[in-house]
Amino acid sequence: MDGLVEEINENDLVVNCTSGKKVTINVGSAYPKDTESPRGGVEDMTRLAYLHEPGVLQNLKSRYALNEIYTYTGNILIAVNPFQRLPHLYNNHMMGIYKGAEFGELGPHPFAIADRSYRLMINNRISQAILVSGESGAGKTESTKMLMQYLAFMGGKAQAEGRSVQQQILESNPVLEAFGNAKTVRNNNSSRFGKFVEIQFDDNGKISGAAIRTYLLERSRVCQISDPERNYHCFYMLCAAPSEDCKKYKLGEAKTFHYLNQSNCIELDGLDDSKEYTDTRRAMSIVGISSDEQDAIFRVVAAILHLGNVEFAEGSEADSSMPKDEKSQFHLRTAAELFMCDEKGLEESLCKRVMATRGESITKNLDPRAAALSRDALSRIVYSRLFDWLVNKINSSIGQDPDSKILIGVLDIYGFESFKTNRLFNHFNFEFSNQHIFH
Ligand SMILES: Nc1ncnc2c1ncn2[C@@H]1O[C@H](COP(=O)(O)OP(=O)(O)OP(=O)(O)O)[C@@H](O)[C@H]1O
Repeated sequence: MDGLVEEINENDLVVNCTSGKKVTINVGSAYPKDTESPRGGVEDMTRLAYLHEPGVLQNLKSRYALNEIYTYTGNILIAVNPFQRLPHLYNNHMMGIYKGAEFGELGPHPFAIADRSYRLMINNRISQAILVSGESGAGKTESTKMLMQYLAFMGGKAQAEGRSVQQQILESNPVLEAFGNAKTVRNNNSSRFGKFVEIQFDDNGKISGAAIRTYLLERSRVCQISDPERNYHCFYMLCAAPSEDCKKYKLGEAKTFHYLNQSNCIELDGLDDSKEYTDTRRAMSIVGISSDEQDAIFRVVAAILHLGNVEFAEGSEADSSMPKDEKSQFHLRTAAELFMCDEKGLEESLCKRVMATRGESITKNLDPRAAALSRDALSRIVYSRLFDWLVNKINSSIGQDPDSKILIGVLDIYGFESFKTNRLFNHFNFEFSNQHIFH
């Protein structure tokens, strides 16, 4: 709350707020304001006369009101999510402007951070790391994409040199997003995994290889979602695939699957799942995933959906279980077909547990509840292995440069919301470049 102190009492201040309100506050909760700071805020917050929380927030707010979403604090870039497309900020013309400009000479921008990292790497021959952090929906992924876009612009090879590494890195995004992103309460396209992208350069500063490392995929989402969130995008896009594919995988509408219908949110405004399916397939081809491999990937996705629809009932023996009815039997059979495994073997792996003891193994029946838990555990593990496989495939297709000695790493990591005591900067995302952090 911005205002002018009108009266000072023992422990209280009477403040005339800019909003017109008059309030009495405790002296301890008042902070001084630099009356000479510009109305539209300052580009670099190290220039603020008073660097305290309300001052920082007030500065970011003033800039945001003018559509200035980026602000520096020294060489840290703070981005406030604009929640609207600002294409003029990220086009080729803008990249040209930031190319080689002194850091701080132009307005705060992710391109300036990427340019600085690139120059430090080239001039000092030292690898760089850029950390992008903030809470869910803050804009980390968008910022990471811009950093990549700029590094590709600086280190990209000519089109004539064939399918470029940079094109493959950028194209790998939709593939990773299809399998690792989901709608959450805060973000319709929330990355549910951490990502570290290493871009390797040759001695001429051209991109020569890349590697994507992912970690901590949220496995629980595969089997459990709460309203109004969604499961991973790939499940919905597959259910909205052209009819010949749906027939091949024996799929019906998304809402008929237990792993998807635990939430009422099936469709997303402005998102056409069937178009996403086609786009994802195209992106998969670009990153070198053959059509047979694509078919195998979606077979596994479909198998997980079928697996989720297998319900269990009491079996004939005590504390045992079996597929509940004809419908469950159908889904089990279809899952086995899609996994290309033996149906009986799959059923036993869900309804029984084998315990290995010294020298012998004991098979124990599972009751219906335990069988459902083992079904979900199988779905989670298969999905996370599928995701790891995809990342490996993308990496081997992009290729690493064994001779590269310099690289820029971009770490897209979810951050502050996990620290309950540190909610100050929750709505912002931070970026900084520091050659010593990770290398
Ligand atoms: N610079 C930007 N310009 C336009 N829109 C943006 C920008 N940054 C973020 N957004 C909007 O906010 C949404 C959420 O951003 P983003 O997916 O990057 O968040 P995130 O921090 O990566 O979240 P999560 O941790 O959940 O993955 C985007 O889908 C986009 O609509």
